[in-house]
Amino acid sequence: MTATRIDGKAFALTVREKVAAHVAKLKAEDGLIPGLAVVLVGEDPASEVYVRNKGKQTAEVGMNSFEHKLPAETEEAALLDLIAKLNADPAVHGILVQLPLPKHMNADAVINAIAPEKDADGFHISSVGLLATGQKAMVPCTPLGCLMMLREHHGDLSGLNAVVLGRSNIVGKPMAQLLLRDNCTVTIAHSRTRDLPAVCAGADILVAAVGRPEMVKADWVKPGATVIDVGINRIPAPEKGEGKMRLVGDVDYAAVVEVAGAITPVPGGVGPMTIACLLANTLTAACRAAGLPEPEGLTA
Ligand SMILES: NC(=O)C1=CN([C@@H]2O[C@H](COP(=O)(O)OP(=O)(O)OC[C@H]3O[C@@H](n4cnc5c(N)ncnc54)[C@H](OP(=O)(O)O)[C@@H]3O)[C@@H](O)[C@H]2O)C=CC1
Ligand SMILES: Nc1nc(=O)c2c([nH]1)NC[C@@H]1CN(c3ccc(C(=O)N[C@@H](CCC(=O)O)C(=O)O)cc3)C=[N+]21
Repeated sequence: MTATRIDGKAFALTVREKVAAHVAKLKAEDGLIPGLAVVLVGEDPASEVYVRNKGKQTAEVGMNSFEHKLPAETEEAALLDLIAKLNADPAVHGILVQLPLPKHMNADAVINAIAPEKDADGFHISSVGLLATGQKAMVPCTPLGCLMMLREHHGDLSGLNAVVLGRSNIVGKPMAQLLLRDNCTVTIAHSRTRDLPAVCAGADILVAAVGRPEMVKADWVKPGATVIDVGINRIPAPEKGEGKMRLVGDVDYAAVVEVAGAITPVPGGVGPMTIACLLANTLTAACRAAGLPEPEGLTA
């Protein structure tokens, strides 16, 4: 049986429509326009694509978008100065500093310099602590998007075995926290995990966030399982012409689609949901800052 394809692109559109409707209401009733500042240091071509997409979609939902591009050799102190200005700017409700940062910077120090109430990415130490202790938190966008798709597809997740492949601070760990909060039995696997295929094969829900093109094979997947592919990998695509690249996930889609019950594609899966959730987080931050009711159905 072929798996159901979970259409993240279509789902993200519905999330952005909800955000846009709430933004329109804020504008009309409270004269408030949520604003998102995105900071990009250096010239990573992939990051530039995301930053462009974010800017475009931010404008489309009626929010203000502020883009700051700094050269790769920028001193950390100058970046911290910019963050301090954005923290103090009442027109900015959400701040995202694109990762990874150049090696000469301390990413933890930079992220923790963002005012927690403007932490649209949910990476600040205080957001992480709130999430881990089950308190209301700004939830990281990629895991939040994955959770929304899982809830939509499954309904109640209670008691399901979830395996998160990858333990990064931006995807794996917060994903595991969210699944735990939804009463899954959670395993976090990583590069030192023994017999990865067998661990994955026990999963009712498998979230792959490793950054290894098409690593998850069909025999790693329990028949009928739900597979969420977070990976964004660019690989050579000679069939498209010399020097051309194509985007693949961390899951061998063509093979796994024959085994899984449901699967997200790459592109068109988790990626668009990530951006939609970033906009949702910015809207939530703007509502909180103004002491107004938060949008419903857009937080975890
Ligand atoms: N769609 C989206 O919106 C987003 C997509 N991504 C994509 O998701 C992927 C993961 O991103 P991110 O979490 O930042 O990546 P990191 O590189 O920070 O983390 C990768 C994780 O995978 C583990 N890992 C790496 N190789 C193996 C292996 N051979 N076997 C088992 N585990 C392995 C690492 O283990 P260890 O800790 O032991 O080293 C680590 O925990 C990337 O492709 C990235 O581009 C990321 C963010 C958003
Ligand atoms: N502070 C920070 N926050 C992030 O959320 C963050 C980050 N840094 N650094 C990089 C990763 C990666 N990431 C993606 C977002 C959207 C798509 C996306 O929209 N992907 C489209 C395709 C885009 C394309 O064609 O390149 C899709 O999957 O359909 C992908 C990847 C956010 N990240």
